[in-house]
Amino acid sequence: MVRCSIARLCEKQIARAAPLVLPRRRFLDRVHLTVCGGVGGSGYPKIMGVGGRGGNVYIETNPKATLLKILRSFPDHKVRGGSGGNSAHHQLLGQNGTDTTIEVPLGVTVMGPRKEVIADLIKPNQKILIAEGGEGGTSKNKYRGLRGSQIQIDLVLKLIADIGFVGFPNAGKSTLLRALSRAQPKVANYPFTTIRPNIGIMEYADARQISCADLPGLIEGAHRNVGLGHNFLRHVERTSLLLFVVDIGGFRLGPASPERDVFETIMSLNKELELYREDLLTKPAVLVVNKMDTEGADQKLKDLRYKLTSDGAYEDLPAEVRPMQRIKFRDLVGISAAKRENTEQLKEDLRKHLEESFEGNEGTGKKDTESTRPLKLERQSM
Ligand SMILES: Nc1nc2c(ncn2[C@@H]2O[C@H](COP(=O)(O)OP(=O)(O)OP(=O)(O)O)[C@@H](O)[C@H]2O)c(=O)[nH]1
Repeated sequence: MVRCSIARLCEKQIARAAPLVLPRRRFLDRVHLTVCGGVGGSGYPKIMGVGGRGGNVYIETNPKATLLKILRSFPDHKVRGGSGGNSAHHQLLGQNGTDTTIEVPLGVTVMGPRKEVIADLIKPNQKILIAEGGEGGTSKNKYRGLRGSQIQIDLVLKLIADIGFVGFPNAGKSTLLRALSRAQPKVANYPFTTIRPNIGIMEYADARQISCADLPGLIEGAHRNVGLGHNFLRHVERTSLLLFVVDIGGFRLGPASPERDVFETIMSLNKELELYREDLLTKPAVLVVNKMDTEGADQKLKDLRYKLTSDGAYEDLPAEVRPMQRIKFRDLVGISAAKRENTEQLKEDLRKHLEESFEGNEGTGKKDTESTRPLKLERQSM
């Protein structure tokens, strides 16, 4: 009997101390929390003593924070401010409760219970009050300390990178990221190798660094949350330049899906972005046509250049891939990411386009510059 109860006690303790188990390899970019301000301390009527205020709860950015660390600190998804101290005959004023701060990484959007945006936290040490502690007990509230405010929130991480790769699975985005930076994403000849965003840093001789995010495979219907859906699309929002990466051979998701040539693939990507958030189409965008080392690629690229400027080709598109508004690409570059052909030039061009887009922002005061320059069709990229 005694051994049995000791064993049970041990089990309980082990269970209490068990580390947080999270699904491995999952990219954590959303955490739900219930946040409560601390309860106010009681007042002491005899001496008109005032209870301490309950602790507030704040959210503050810290570049070293991660959503995983938040889950480790608050495994039950509840965050509370400290309780205010009571007033007593030897203490006229109760002590205020301690404040609690949730440290979040840069790029977190705080969303309220109705999915409304409470704050976009993109700067270091940005701090907001999320739940106020309750008032301490006084004659106004019959010396009973009040509860703090309570709110349900979601912390949603949207990556901040200078350039976001947009493309269907297997287009060669991971291979390109490897070619442009020191990142080592997985590369394989089947769709959805990338299940989490990979970030690579392009380094230049003058020490300039530009970050690129290779985002998981978008597919037709992502705006309806098909495939990885919005999980991918929301990361596009905070990049300054979109890099469309397509396979010169086009795209086909599977035997049951229609085969899209490269022009249809680009228009389909265009449409996916438009259906998710139309204003994404005004971001500066560059088109990279990959796998130019494959047979017949030169002729296909020529056809593509023609189709991109032809109204007829646009009108002939199947309705399901025809966007309402076409993206105006700043540039079209043919490359072979695998053979690293034209990738060094692309790296230089991307820097130029990014800097131009920043200059445009300063001049106009716009949030994101419109991609107003037409596609340069005379350019010979390969
Ligand atoms: N011939 C040729 N093959 C390439 C080139 N670039 C990539 N590939 C191949 O295309 C396949 C897919 O490449 P990935 O880089 O994994 O493509 P991805 O777009 O990251 O794919 P997801 O992870 O599914 O989004 C791999 O077998 C690559 O070796 C290229 O320039 N030429």
